[in-house]
Amino acid sequence: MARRPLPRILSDRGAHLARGRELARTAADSATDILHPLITIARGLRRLASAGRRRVADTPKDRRGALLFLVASVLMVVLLLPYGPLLATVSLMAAAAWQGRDRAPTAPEGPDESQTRRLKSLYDALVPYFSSAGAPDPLYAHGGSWEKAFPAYEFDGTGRITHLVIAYPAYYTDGEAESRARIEHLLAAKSGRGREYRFAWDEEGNQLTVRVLAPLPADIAAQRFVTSPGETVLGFTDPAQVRRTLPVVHGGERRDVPPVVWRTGIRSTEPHLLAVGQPGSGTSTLLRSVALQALRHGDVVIVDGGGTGEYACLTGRDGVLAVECEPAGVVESLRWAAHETERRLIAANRAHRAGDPPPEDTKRPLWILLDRPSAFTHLAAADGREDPQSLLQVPLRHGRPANVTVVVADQLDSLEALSDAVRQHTRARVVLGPATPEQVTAVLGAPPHTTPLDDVPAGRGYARLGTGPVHRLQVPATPNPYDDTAGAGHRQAVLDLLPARSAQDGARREPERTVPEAGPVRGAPADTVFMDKHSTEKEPVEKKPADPAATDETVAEAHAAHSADADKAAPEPVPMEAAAAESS
Ligand SMILES: Nc1ncnc2c1ncn2[C@@H]1O[C@H](COP(=O)(O)OP(=O)(O)OP(=O)(O)O)[C@@H](O)[C@H]1O
Repeated sequence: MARRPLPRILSDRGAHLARGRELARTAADSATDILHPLITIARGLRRLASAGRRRVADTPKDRRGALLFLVASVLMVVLLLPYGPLLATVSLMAAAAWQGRDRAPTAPEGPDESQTRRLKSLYDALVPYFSSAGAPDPLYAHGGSWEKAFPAYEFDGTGRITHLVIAYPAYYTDGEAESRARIEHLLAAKSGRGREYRFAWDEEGNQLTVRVLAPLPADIAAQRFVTSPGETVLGFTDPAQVRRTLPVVHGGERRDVPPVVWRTGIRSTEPHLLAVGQPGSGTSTLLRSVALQALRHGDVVIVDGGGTGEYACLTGRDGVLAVECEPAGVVESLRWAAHETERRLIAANRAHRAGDPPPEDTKRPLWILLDRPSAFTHLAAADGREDPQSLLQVPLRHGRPANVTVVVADQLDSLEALSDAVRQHTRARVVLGPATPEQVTAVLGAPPHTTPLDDVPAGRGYARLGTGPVHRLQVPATPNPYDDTAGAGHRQAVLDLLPARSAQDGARREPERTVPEAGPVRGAPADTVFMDKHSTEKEPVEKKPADPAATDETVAEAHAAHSADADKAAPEPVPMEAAAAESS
């Protein structure tokens, strides 16, 4: 069917608007030109009047009468003189025009001496990279001029470059990562260290734009962010990178800041997250921040491989199903999480087949947060026990339609200990703390477009959601409230966000051990441990090792409806071996 053209009024609307705006601007410019003398005289009259008022105010009260008499006499004489009023008016206008002239010193055209020196030195530094022996009219040549090479530039108050556009020859290999990195490294070094630069390569126009980035606010405390269910604020980024802003309280004031928001749940294309960093880079803090946000609408199971009590504040709180720090408990909780994922899938699938909406007990988000699971992998390998990570296969692979989200945080040098399932299904990625561009690229699958800082504050790094852009990231300050070294204000903010203590106050909350209402899960051991919050029928059971193959088989049928989606969301495994090799 031929497509009908849009009505002219709709299709031409943009052009009309643009033309209208252009006309209005031209009319305003012409009016300003015509009225310029009048504006100057009016400004001068105002200045003369205020000078007169000041003079009267400065005159002592007892002499004001004499001054008034003098002015009145002068006026009288002027009125009596032939052509006096006319001459007086002309003189007044001339005086006003003189007083009203624009006295602001005109900004000097072009850069000053020190700025010129900086631009020249940058140009000279770029010559070896951008010059070519055979070029007839080279843009870059020894002794050449920088004016054509740098079409736009800006400096800050201290004379350092804040914005620079660099034209480069078309033959430069700007499509190659190493070629870009060489130039970026050089520009960052020559333009002043200690600042972060953003580089935008315009391959079509052969122009590189360098911009100095303002530091990200590192002291925004944890708080109740204005987000919808299913949205988690990972941290804050640059305004140029995201369209949305989030109102936050920062330093006692309300501000709008651009956030990095991660969407989870049934429609998410990045349903699970992996955060990595050097020790002390802030990955546990990120996990705590995610946990506090997750607890607003869901339940969390926490696996703490750090063993430093980073999540002790969450123990026994409403919605916190378990905080596990010893291997047996970890295996038990993860096995439960795998079966809970299956139970939800089967229940939802039955409802789909019956034409009913998904049952209520499959909708509440379940979060599995693992801090340094590699620690348990090493322990299990040493003791010849099963790797707890193998139990993550089901939640990772089938968690999305079951509202189950997995977040894994680990150290850069333990990447090789992460299972294939973790690498393959965590499409939301975060790198925190000091990391080489190669490490960042290996984890995120794309290089950062900004230079790394020499001194990286805790909680600073990069985030990438799926195949989206790489964002600079600052995680909100969410310290362990029991850590005396953290700021009191930030600790209190975390305490304020903690859910109420649940009924079994203080004690480790033992999961309810029940078989699901839907009956034994096919393929799963009949006497498996379940922690089904929503089931009422309790039946103590024995622990049995999970059989990942069996569990995968179990969900195969229930998952048939979702598998196409899951496979669509399942990414190519991001090659992290390079990062692991780099750090080991
Ligand atoms: N976003 C942040 N803002 C302010 N301080 C932070 C932030 N993230 C972390 N910190 C501080 O940095 C220190 C280390 O943080 P954290 O324990 O989260 O790091 P980690 O990567 O988990 O390290 P480790 O693996 O050694 O435990 C803590 O004192 C913490 O309060």
